[in-house]
Amino acid sequence: MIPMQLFITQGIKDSMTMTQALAQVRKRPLNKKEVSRKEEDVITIDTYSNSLTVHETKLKVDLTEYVDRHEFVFDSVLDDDVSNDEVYRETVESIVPAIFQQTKATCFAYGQTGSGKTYTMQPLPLKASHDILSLMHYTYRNQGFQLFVSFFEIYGGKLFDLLNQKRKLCMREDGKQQVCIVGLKEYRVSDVEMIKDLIERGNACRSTGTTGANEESSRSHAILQLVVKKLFEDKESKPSRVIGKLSFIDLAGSERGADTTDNDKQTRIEGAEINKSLLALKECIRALDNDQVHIPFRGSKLTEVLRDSFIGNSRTVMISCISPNSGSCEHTLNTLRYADRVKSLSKGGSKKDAPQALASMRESSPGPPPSNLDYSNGAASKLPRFGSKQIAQDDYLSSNIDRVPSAREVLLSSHFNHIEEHSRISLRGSDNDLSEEGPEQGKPLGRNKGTAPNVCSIATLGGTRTRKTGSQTLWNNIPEVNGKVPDALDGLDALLKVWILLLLIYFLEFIYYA
Ligand SMILES: Nc1ncnc2c1ncn2[C@@H]1O[C@H](COP(=O)(O)OP(=O)(O)OP(=O)(O)O)[C@@H](O)[C@H]1O
Repeated sequence: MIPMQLFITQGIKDSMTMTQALAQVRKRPLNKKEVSRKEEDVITIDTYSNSLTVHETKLKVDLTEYVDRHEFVFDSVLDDDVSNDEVYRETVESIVPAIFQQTKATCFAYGQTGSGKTYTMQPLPLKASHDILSLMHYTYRNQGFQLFVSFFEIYGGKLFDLLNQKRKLCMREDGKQQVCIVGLKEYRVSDVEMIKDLIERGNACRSTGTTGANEESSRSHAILQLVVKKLFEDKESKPSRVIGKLSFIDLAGSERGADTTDNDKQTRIEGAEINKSLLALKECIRALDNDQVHIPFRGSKLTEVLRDSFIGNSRTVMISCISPNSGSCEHTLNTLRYADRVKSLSKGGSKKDAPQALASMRESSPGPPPSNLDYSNGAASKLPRFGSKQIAQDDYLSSNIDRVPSAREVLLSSHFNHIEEHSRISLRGSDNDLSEEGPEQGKPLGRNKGTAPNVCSIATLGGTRTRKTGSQTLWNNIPEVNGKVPDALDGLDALLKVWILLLLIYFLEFIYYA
């Protein structure tokens, strides 16, 4: 057994050096239905290199079959024989100690309906709370830390408390633009059994339904939060303060319109609402990836709740769940491209200048830095955050949330939009679901990150490379922008220099002849 102290030190060390956002992928085994339909497993995994390959069967114009291979590399890739214990070790275990260091950590599962999100997510909070309680008991003994549990769902754009008879909740922002869920019941817990009971109670209340792809499909986004608070000695005058938070989000499954034809009206309405919120989440990820000044967190209840996970002192683990069968190939590719986008958020350096990077920061956790992290030697900058764009500044940001963009920003975005629109007209495909294919909204072209149709993506630790393309030439023809608007003032500047030079020559001639 690893001594607890060693585990903690290792955990904190890891949290200082690890990437800010982890993108992990889990493949589930073929299920009975797929086996009976004789569907093939089209995903191969190389766990040593954390890479996976999707073997997509396609038809040529002469109707002969060929296999298109799509390769991806992620922070970790979990094969179909990996147990839930291993999933915990690979994903959440290392971020648990960070929540005692004023960090907001989030683990969310994303993927097609029936791909194993609930199967993956359900055991994680219990294992994490076991570790949190151990830390409180051994390392942070007598320091006034307490653990609280809350569990709610977002269904049809509304919030419901799963631990309080599904009472409707409302969400508000406080003066510091922190999201507060009014009326959410929090339970103080001191042992794992209590937490287990609460989780079971909450799961039993979740909105589920039957879809074409999953008999017991989650029709809501379920959010379970473990909050560590610190009690002040003088309890009378001050309430307990939130130290850190670990949220587990089991997202409802993404589905295409084509998958929902055999569903009833209610299921289709639910599906539309789910897709809307997942699209809003995607828009936020895109905006963060593009260093955009405005991050559209208000696009849905889900993104409003998730705001904490994308800003300030936060850690995020995204577990992408994928189905291995050939029929889910298109879905699987969409999920992997989505995951790749999340991964690139934490890996790439800021592409814009400092003020722009500062402007894209939103907020940071309140309160002084934790005592055992040395911020003076740059530790703060090494602290993992979601998105490399965040440069620990506290107060600057609160005023920047959802603000009106400046004239220059409008100019910048209209310039990008123009190019984007141009490319969209050129490349527009027929599919209007949540597909990642084609040029992406808000994404300046020429940055070699988007995947045009027929482009095979290779996600690498340094970013995404694209190879083999039919339509990629279109992208290459569009002038590279790289976040810089051709500035009219640059031209004026040059003209002025010429005039000064002419004046100087004229002046020298005048002196010479005089
Ligand atoms: N890794 C796995 N090993 C074995 N069985 C799995 C695995 N992942 C998923 N399953 C099984 O697949 C089925 C669907 O899984 P699950 O309900 O977790 O999917 P989901 O992604 O949450 O779907 P939805 O979005 O519709 O709620 C379940 O019966 C589950 O037991």
